[in-house]
Amino acid sequence: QRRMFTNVEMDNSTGVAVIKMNSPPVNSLSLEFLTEFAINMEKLEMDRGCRGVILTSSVPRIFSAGLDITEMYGKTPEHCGAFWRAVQEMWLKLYGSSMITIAAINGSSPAGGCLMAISCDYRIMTDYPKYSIGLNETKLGIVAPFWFKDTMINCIGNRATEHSLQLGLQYNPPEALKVGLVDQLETEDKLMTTASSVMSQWLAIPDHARQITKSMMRKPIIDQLLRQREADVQNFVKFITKDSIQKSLQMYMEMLKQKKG
Ligand SMILES: CCCCC/C=C\CCCC/C=C/C(=O)SCCNC(=O)CCNC(=O)[C@H](O)C(C)(C)COP(=O)(O)OP(=O)(O)OC[C@H]1O[C@@H](n2cnc3c(N)ncnc32)[C@H](O)[C@@H]1OP(=O)(O)O
Repeated sequence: QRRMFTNVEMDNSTGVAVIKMNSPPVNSLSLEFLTEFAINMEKLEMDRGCRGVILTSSVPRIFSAGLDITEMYGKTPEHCGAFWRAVQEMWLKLYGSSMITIAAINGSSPAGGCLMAISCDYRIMTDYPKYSIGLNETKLGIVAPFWFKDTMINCIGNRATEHSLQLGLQYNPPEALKVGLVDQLETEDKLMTTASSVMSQWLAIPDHARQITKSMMRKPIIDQLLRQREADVQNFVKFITKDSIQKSLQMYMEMLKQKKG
């Protein structure tokens, strides 16, 4: 039987779906997870009754740990290529969605987890000091590709992105609010109610006007990736299969395990 990585609950009375990521222990974004996520987004996009999506997690303390490192370590170039296409597809579906997308960030959200959050239209994060969010790729010895970087620039601006990406910064909730990476902080118990209430404000705007505006803001980056999608895959495969990068990933995974022990 196929494993489910996300639960989708559609409320037909409001036209809002809640996608809960549910892949313990850390909602890491595996090839299968990403494929299922993109299919779910496609289905909701096709559903004329669905106008908004709230993205959150069922896993305690974690929104998403980002891309599943085991999908990039010790794998064949073919596997790495298929994995990267799935990462692209997740981003294209989320960043390019015509629906209103709100991230209810109820836990830590490094790297690819942060990308998911900043691909939404609005972010509300639980105000808990141990949670963090950011694109920390350089800390793993890898590089956030241009469309991660441009999504971040559209969210927090050029200078803050440059600072953040070079240092691989992870922000706690008040810092994330200050830099503009999240729009609002909330207590754990009120997070979903607040997300629904923000959604109501966005739902009050006529869809066609909001959708055209959103597309105007995001289309240039999306088109840039679409124009060079296969080159981006080959670039990733070439980079990630380098011995030096594989070594960095191995050391990072060992560090994660040691931290645990
Ligand atoms: C020149 C142009 C280049 C073009 C393109 C080239 C490059 C590619 C760019 C790729 C972009 C990459 C994006 C990413 O998303 S990479 C992933 C980054 N993620 C992280 O750094 C997060 C790592 N994890 C953590 O920091 C923590 O696990 C935590 C999420 C804060 C949760 O902490 P805690 O609750 O204490 O849990 P544990 O650390 O004990 O973890 C539990 C088990 O889960 C495993 N784990 C954690 N994260 C990942 C992951 N991302 N992938 C796979 N597995 C993960 C961890 O090892 C533990 O496993 P164990 O139980 O077997 O020990």
